[in-house]
Amino acid sequence: MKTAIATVSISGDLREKLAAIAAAGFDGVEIFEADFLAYDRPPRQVGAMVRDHGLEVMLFQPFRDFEGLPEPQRARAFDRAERKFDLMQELGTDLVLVCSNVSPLALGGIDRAAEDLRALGERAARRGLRIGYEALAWGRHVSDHRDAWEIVRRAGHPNVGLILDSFHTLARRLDPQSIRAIPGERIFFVQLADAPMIEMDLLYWSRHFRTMPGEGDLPVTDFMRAVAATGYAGPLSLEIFNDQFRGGSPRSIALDGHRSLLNLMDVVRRQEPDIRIEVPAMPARARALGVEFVEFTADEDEAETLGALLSTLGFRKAGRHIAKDVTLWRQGGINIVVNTEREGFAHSAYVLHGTSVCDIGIRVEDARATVARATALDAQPFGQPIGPGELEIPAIRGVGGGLIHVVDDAGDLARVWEIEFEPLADALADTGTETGAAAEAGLERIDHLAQTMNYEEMLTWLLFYTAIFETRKLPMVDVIDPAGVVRSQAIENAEGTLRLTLNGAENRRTLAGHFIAESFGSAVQHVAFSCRDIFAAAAALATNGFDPLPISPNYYDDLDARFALDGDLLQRLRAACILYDRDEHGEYFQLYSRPYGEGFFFEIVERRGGYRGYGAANAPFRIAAQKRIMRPSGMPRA
Ligand SMILES: O=C(O)c1ccc(O)c(O)c1
Ligand SMILES: [Mg+2]
Repeated sequence: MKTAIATVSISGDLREKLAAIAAAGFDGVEIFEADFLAYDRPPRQVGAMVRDHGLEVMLFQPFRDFEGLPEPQRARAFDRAERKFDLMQELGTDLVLVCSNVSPLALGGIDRAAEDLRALGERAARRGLRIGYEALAWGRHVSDHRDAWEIVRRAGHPNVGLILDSFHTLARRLDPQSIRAIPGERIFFVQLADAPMIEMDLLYWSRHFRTMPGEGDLPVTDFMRAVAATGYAGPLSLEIFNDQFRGGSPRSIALDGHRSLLNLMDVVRRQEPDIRIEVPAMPARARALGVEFVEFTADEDEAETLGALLSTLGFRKAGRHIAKDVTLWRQGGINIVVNTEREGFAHSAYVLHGTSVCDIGIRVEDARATVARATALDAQPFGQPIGPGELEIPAIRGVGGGLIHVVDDAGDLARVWEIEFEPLADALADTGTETGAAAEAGLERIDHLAQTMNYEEMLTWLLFYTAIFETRKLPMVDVIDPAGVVRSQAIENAEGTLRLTLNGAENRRTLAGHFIAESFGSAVQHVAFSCRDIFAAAAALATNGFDPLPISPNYYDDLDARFALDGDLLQRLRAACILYDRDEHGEYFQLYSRPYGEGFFFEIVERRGGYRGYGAANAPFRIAAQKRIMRPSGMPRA
């Protein structure tokens, strides 16, 4: 199946758009008329430029307000069409998109529209051109693909076919199953777009908020399954009107688009095994079993400071790498790696971002299959020279340039810690408090990783994770920072063994914005550990000298008002600086470290009774508390 994208979906001038589209691996483009008009080369040269990029002009669009007009507008519309036919021939494309009439002059009447399209088809046929008719969701008389199909059917001309656009169908909540009754060869072109579920005017929604399939909330998969069932074998094309994308990076938006199409086709192929769909083969989305490790890069001094913090959290130094300056810290099922090498990837990350998380390890069912899927979806595989005795652990680059390693239970990968690390002699002694070393705090595993990025990049990250790993996204929530809003989107798998929160910062005065600005785009801003008894953990941490993030007393007074907690519980929360939340499933407890460096921090959580969220209601108070602490060290005032 060929892939295409409308030029309107990408920012830049026509040349920049085409370069980005070609680099992302598309087969063709829809030339959006406004992009052509704004460009200063004649149509023949534009056509040549497209082909020089290895692309095909698959469609020219839109041709507006054509069908159902009274005279003299009707005759003028046909004249207009002939001019566009000239243009199409110069560009080198045979298909034009005619979208349903929105003019108040349009008369309506299905046979009148069919007759106009038949006549246009006749003129197009004389030049070897074809007409594709699309129902705009806000069309004057035709706003439903079923009516558009009936018009095309009645037009009864081989050069007149239907164009389907997932947005117009799904935004109006039309049942995509109705597409299954249309003969595939009568569908000339298929446009795909998703959108977030927002109640608003259809036209405004369509022109400003479309997203790549999978980035929004519309059932694009159901739409595409129905299209596939018709036997349609033409191009799949993205037509994404989005304000943010118009101002975004052409390369990265084009890449997202290509990834979203490949992923969509793969999903459809799996859900419709009896329909032949031409899709590049790739393994299924990876099942994540947990976060296997988090790796920090640091210099020796900062490794010391970080180690001290980890000690107060109850971690013990459990191993040293056989060949590298890399230390393993452990508690429960949590592995924290601290890398102070002077070369290699971790060191480059240190030079760029300072002390930060440079690598995360995810345990999956099949590590090699995970990397194969990721690379089939245009992700970059990563490798660096392997030393004697070291394992080759499959890895890819994350969106921000950080690494994601994947391990599984097969072969040596299952024993990576034993193979690559020597246990530390004093590790056992370390566990006894009487030696002065840290007390275990009962931290069990990584509950979630929070990654921070510019708001404009959030959808890229979202698509990356959801396309590679078997995960779903939760509704986006707004987190109020005293200096602005941070949008937070959680992604998780059904088992809760992989939970990520993506936080999109709109300005650098928010805690999240400050963090990415000062760490030059480093991504993981906090690591949350789970435990079974947060009060026991807090007590152990206190004996270790852990300094929790102090929370305003006003917060606790309000908690009492909101939840009517029993007095003893409230007192214990207040004494230990633990935040509290509740949903219909259960309760959530959160304890925070003080911010470290430019705003990195650790969190300890306890989920009771299946609480599903991430404590978003508490985030503003946590952020305010962190900012009070950071201010003296240069955090700008809100
Ligand atoms: O917003 C529009 O006018 C418009 C034009 C052409 C399309 O294919 C479409 O889906 C929308
Ligand atoms: Mg369209």
